Amino acid sequence: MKYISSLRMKAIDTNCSYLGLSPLQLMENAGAAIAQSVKEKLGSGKVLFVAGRGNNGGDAFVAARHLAGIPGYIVRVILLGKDRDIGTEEAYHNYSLLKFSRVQTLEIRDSGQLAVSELFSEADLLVDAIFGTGVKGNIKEPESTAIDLINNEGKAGKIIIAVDVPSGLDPDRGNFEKAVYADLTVTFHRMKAGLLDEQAKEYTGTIKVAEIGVCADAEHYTGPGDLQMLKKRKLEAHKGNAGRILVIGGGPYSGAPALAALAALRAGADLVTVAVPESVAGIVASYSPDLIVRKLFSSVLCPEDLSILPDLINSHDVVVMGMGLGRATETLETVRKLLPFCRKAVLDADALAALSGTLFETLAGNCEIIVTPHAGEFARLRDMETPDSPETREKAVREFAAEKGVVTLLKGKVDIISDGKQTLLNRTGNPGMTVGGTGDVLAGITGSLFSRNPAFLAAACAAYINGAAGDLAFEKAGNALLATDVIGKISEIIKEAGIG
Ligand SMILES: NC(=O)C1=CN([C@@H]2O[C@H](COP(=O)(O)OP(=O)(O)OC[C@H]3O[C@@H](n4cnc5c(N)ncnc54)[C@H](O)[C@@H]3O)[C@@H](O)[C@H]2O)[C@@H](O)CC1
Ligand SMILES: [K+]
Repeated sequence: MKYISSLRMKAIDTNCSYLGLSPLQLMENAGAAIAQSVKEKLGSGKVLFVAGRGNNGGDAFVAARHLAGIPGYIVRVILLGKDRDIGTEEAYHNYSLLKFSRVQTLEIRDSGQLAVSELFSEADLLVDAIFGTGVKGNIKEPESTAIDLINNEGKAGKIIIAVDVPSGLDPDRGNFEKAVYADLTVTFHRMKAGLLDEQAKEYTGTIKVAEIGVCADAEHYTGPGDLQMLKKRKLEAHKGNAGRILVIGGGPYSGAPALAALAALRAGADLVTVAVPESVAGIVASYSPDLIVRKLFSSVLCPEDLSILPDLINSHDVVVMGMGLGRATETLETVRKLLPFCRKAVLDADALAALSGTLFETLAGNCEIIVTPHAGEFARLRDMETPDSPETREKAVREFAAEKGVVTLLKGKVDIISDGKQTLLNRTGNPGMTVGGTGDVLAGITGSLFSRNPAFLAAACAAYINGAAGDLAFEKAGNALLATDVIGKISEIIKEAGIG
């Protein structure tokens, strides 16, 4: 069964908003689904909604409004707090509408007031909307007493319906301190992992998954919500905590590794070292004082460099390799020999030319790899034409990623990112980005995010950030945009998503 984590659900919610489907619309659908379930369980009578101050409560306010319009129902809402304590705009909005909806509301001060309320015993059916996916830590008062009071009514034979998850149950792990015993749990959009837990079954009753109208693309395309899943920088962070990246590139070219390195810095890495052949080390260093440049031996990456690179690799979290290396036989051989020293690697451009199917197999389990090919490089990697049709392309990426055990980011008008199990598409970016260097920028961002995040998430978010930064750059420069313009906009995207 396909289930979803609360973090992913939040990301999808944000992506919906980005696509123009507001949280208020989703809440309306969630509330309508709850009202429908109440109607199926109880033809008429007194319905009590016990609502917390988050969006789980918000769903209950919507459901109460929907039911109150139907003859035969007497609808009451207990809010565990005061209206000013309601934590979200959407929940507050829906609570305000109850004034005009023939719903009796009671705001409670504390658990004492709750315990003497007769609304519980008078109800024929109780809806538990104390908390859903937002529950954290030990359950405080008055929520704890409210759970007990709902459970007392359940024991007395009343019907209990839980909104999204029985309150108290951890939606991801299923563990809990105390929780509501429900007859029916109406969960939204997808099954939550915690509901499937063996212990949780006693609490959920029957589980119904209700559609709330999430746009399919909010789940299948990257969006700002995916960025929210990235690890946030800690306030007490030390130098290096936000990632140490080693870029290995250059030789025939000097700009490509510098672009990757600068992009990695802009994407949040603390330290970026660029290891380049001696012939271009001075040029690369002259591009920016932000770069730490390590000089290799020759005019191209060569076996002699194996005397210094393994130590350097060891002192960094991620290696980003390939940009501007050229394809000299000795260079490709050195790339192959370096890979076993890497724990995490992003392989782009010329490094991809060094790869073969058997190499992936020898690395399996020791080194996590993200490859970032364009269609031509992907064709060479698979020894097969890259398909044109979107569906077949997606399938090819998914199968390649699964078979080789590498996260694959196939660059294109629509990027395809897959780890073989999960696949995401990315449509940020514009035709101006066909200019040279934007692929190097993408590799740098990917390395930076990969230092602190799972490979698939890092690759998907990097594709989004690179394209979105490119779109901002396009506003000013149009088709004349440069890779350096894209780097200049990365921080705006990251800041806007609140992850910088
Ligand atoms: N896409 C989505 O994410 C959607 C979410 N919706 C609803 O929104 C819910 C999540 O809403 P929120 O994120 O606002 O969170 P919740 O409403 O689940 O919980 C947050 C509230 O509970 C309080 N709280 C948390 N832990 C507590 C504890 N241990 N003791 C006492 N109080 C505690 C918080 O202070 C806050 O007031 C979902 O479960 C679902 O019902 C729906 O509106 C539909 C769309
Ligand atoms: K609930």
